[in-house]
This record gives sequence, C-alpha cells and structure tokens, in this order.
Amino acid sequence: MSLRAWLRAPGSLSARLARHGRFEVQLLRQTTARLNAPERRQLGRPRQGCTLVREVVLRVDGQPLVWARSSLHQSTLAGPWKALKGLGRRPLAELLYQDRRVQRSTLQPKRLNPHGGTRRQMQRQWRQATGTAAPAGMQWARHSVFKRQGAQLRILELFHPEVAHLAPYPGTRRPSLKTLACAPGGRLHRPVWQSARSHQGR
Ligand SMILES: C=C(O[C@@H]1C=C(C(=O)O)C=C[C@H]1O)C(=O)O
Repeated sequence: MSLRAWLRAPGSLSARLARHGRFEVQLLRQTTARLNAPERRQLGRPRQGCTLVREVVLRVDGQPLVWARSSLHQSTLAGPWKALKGLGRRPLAELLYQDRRVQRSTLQPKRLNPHGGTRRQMQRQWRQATGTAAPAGMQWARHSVFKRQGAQLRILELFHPEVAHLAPYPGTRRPSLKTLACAPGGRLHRPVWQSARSHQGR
C-alpha cells in the first residue's frame, strides 16, 4: 500500500497495521500540555492549561512506523472521553470504533513543515523511543477529529516512509481490536462527520 493510500485509508489505523504483524502501542506520554495552533483551532480554542495530549509510537513486529498525537479538552476526561484516562498502552482505537456515538471528520492529509514544532517534537521523541533518528522523509501526516457527545478529540498520525513497504497481508482474516497486543513502554475545512464505526475494517 503506497504512503498516499495509507494517508487516505479509512477505518482504524491500528487494525489496519495489525493485519501486517504484531501490533503494539508504545505510550510516550499522556499529560497536560500546551496545544499547537491547529489543535487549538480545531478544538474550539480551549484555555491554556486545560488540555491534554497523548503521544504514542505505533509498531508492527517491533518496527516503529507511526508517531501519533491525540489532543482534547481536559474537562472531557470527566465525561465523554473518560475511558481515555485508564487506556494506558491499549490502542485508542478501542474507544473509537466500537461505539456508535463516535463520529469522525474527514481525514486531512498534510505535509508537515520539516522545521515546525510538531515535527521537532516527533523527532525528539522518536530518537528517545526508538534509539534512531526519524528519517528526513518522515513528513507526511493526516489528521481527523472524533466527536463523542459533542466532545472533540483530535488525532494526528505521522507516517514513517517504511510503512509503504510493509509485507502484504498474510491472509484475509481481520484481527479484532481486542486481539491487538500492547507493548511496554492545516486546518480542517468544513468537516464532514461520519460514524467512525461504519468505517471499521474497510
Ligand atoms: C485512532 C486510532 O488509534 C491509533 C492509536 C493511537 C493511540 O493509542 O494513542 C493513536 C492514534 C492511532 O493511530 C486508530 O486505530 O485509528
């Protein structure tokens, strides 16, 4: 699957990656943090200090392939996104695609500024988490916003170019999200909302 196809692939990225091998979420941090400008815009400009980010590396058979950053209002952790608090190293996908109340905006592919804050943050964390530098070509990302009971959760997923060279699916069996293993340690123009669940497995 080409990088372009990964950027546009609907449904759960975790489930899609898990078709290629042993899937793991490496949790880098989940903490109160300042949001960047696109996040603030897309989450309705929350006050500083009341926002939370979750940053992870997604691996297949140990190979780090995606850096992802999720952001949300901290207040929603007491309500619609409560389950995120205890999520730990389980994939966020568990909360998104089984629930018919969750809607997702259209996916927005984006080439990140190589010197911008998001990419620099990824580079720092990538080196720490993997022991290797992120390649210069790791610039293509996509973002989307999930909504549950009016509360928004924004996810950015940044792809390692190697994702395009994953071995083809060994079979047609689709793993359920419950079988996913856990390892240790632009602006959105007129979003179109669709049930996140209806995309599951496509
Ligand atoms: C959003 C999904 O979950 C993935 C898992 C994440 C996590 O556990 O933090 C973050 C981004 C995703 O790529 C998905 O599978 O589509």
